[in-house]
Amino acid sequence: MNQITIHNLRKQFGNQVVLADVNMTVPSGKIVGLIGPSGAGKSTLIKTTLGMEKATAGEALVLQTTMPNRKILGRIGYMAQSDALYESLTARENLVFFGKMRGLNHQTLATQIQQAATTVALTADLDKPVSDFSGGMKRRLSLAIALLGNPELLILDEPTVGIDPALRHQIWAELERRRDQGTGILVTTHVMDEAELVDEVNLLMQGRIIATDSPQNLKQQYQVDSIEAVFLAAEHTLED
Ligand SMILES: Nc1ncnc2c1ncn2[C@@H]1O[C@H](COP(=O)(O)OP(=O)(O)OP(=O)(O)O)[C@@H](O)[C@H]1O
Repeated sequence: MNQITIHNLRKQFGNQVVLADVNMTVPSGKIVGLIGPSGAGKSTLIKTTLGMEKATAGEALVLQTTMPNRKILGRIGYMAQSDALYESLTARENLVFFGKMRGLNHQTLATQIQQAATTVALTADLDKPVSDFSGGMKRRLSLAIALLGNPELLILDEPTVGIDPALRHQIWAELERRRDQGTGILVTTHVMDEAELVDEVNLLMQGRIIATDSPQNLKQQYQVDSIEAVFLAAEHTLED
């Protein structure tokens, strides 16, 4: 079953066509990577899919429901590119606030806050105000918030920016665990070795998804040995 289905999605800002005609799916039980050069429209694609930006044409279905739909937003874990946190509250207070918005009861929330904090290595910092956090700590807290309630769909925009390799490894292990339990995961990344870890890569360039396949098949198709090289080869092909 597809957790996200995008049909012929187009998005213009004035005369600037950011998404020309995008078709993409995110099945349940798969980690789908969205990669593309800076400014390619990755964040715009996510925001338009969620209904935070109005599509110029086309449609997006999230959990089999045409977007925008406010109720659906409560059922997904979304981590935006810029952190939307309450700076004057502690990390724990932020987690409680967003967890309650997702309808979690007191007991479930307490357990899940511990679990999410462990995943992102913030247990010792839970009672510090977010205003004292580094950029990387804020990213980790935003990810912990997205994980609350075990949502059936995770949409993560650059989740591991500013996070060191050991912790990145731990976070990917958690994403894989959730994938194996059936969660659909859409993740954008600039980190090319992370793109090797996804089940399916979508290459977004010049407003279109120009390739969709497993990292292994893409490498074979472009006859290169890394996703970074696929990316460069695809860019080169488009320039020709
Ligand atoms: N609200 C907006 N109004 C006007 N233009 C916008 C708006 N949001 C995005 N854009 C433009 O759309 C293009 C795509 O931006 P977007 O942030 O989606 O790219 P991205 O692929 O996520 O980039 P990055 O990897 O650098 O985060 C850019 O040229 C940007 O200036």
